[in-house]
Amino acid sequence: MATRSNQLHIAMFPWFATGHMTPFLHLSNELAKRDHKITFLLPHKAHFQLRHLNHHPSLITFHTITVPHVEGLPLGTETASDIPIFLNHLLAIAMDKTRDQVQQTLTIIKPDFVFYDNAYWMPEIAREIGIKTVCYNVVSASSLAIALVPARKVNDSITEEELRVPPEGYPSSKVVLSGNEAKALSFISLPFGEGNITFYDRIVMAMKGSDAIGIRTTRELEGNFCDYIASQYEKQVLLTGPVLSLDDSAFEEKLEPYWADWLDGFERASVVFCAFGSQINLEKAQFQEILLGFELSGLPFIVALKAPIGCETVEEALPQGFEERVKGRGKVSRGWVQQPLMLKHSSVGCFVNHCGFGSMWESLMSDKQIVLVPHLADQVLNTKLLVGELEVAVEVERGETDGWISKESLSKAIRLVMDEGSEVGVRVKINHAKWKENGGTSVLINAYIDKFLQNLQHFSN
Ligand SMILES: O=c1ccn([C@@H]2O[C@H](COP(=O)(O)OP(=O)(O)O[C@H]3OC[C@@H](O)[C@H](O)[C@H]3O)[C@@H](O)[C@H]2O)c(=O)[nH]1
Repeated sequence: MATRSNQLHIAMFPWFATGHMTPFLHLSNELAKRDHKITFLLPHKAHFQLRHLNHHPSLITFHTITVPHVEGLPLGTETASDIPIFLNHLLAIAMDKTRDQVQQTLTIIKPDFVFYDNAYWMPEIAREIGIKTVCYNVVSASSLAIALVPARKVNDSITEEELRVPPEGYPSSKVVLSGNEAKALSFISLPFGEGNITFYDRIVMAMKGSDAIGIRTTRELEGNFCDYIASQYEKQVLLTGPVLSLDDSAFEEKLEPYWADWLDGFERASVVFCAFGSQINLEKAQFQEILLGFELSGLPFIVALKAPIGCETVEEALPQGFEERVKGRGKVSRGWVQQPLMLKHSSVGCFVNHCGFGSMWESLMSDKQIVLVPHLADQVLNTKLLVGELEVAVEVERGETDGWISKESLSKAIRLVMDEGSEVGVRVKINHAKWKENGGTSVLINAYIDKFLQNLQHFSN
């Protein structure tokens, strides 16, 4: 616990995306739980979306930032959830335009530290004011190590073949991108922010300029990748562990009765839950194929996906007669659900997800069977970690021509982990339980935060 004399004041300024702001807030909760003070800088809309996750409002203050309009973005855009993923580079321009606001705020509040990820200009501001910086990464160490280190040479004509080759010294031969997968990395050479800075240059500058690099991971999961990053940047890499705020006894959130009552009607570990995070925009045909896969599996299910491209609502995207056919055993959510609480319900037996880093950790820390459908490059690498290295999950097979999953392949993957007596199902279950015993205990995870804080205290002196 911090005393008045060693209480730290930390400002947080994450990328304007749910998958980044949420883990920054989870970390804020953990630090506030230990009596440290946080000022959390975020867009107006995000303030309303996240305030229920602020477990320590007396120590965590939200400070809203006005996100300016940038041509090409829909009016009122403030976070990545408001736009399709291909417009994110314009949102980065909007973030860069908030620099003066951020500088003014930091000058007034003068915290001990500022944590950031995408705002590569932060170290410059912080140095002027006399604040220490931590570039805090909420994606896996493996995805940073393969794509965003000085040893990776990037230019605007980088080819898929070049992207497929990991940078010199990269420490794994299993967690790599093969075949078509490397295409997913091509975004690193594209403009992402004001002045046409590339995504690669942005993140490398953000890391190089920091006083320390923080990563939301553990040594047990990614020690070799963390060491590689530390040697690439010649900097200390501080790990926070997964920081999930799942067992904050000070704050007991309950699963909405609508879902809790429905789930209560099923046998233990029989229901399949599916969610793909905050960023993925599926095509209507892809969305429908997923639903048909659940129907084909014959198992009870809850699917919580965003309405696909071109549809205002989930309703209008449903396959004809779908809800009638699955009545009594399948539900399609009309919006965001409480994923962490869904994963705590005893009737849920399997989690089908996109392997975003947040969902990856939440599935690892749960006792559910894991089925993966990755989309973005980091999700492909996270999937390799879980399927190839840890062998705790299965990935849904994709068609060679369209690169997308079919209802048959989804249903097959689900049955593979859910059918009683399935060899694969038993194997991943045992491996998952073993991994949790060694790498996922609450003692270990709390120890990560304590150690992280010790390191920060050391830096602040
Ligand atoms: O309905 C939902 C869906 C999701 N969630 C929560 O939203 C969070 C989603 O975070 P993820 O990291 O899994 O996925 P996102 O797609 O939102 O993240 C983004 O940033 C992190 C990267 O690893 C991902 O690749 C990127 O997509 C999870 O904590 C999950 O519990 C809900 O609470 N309800």
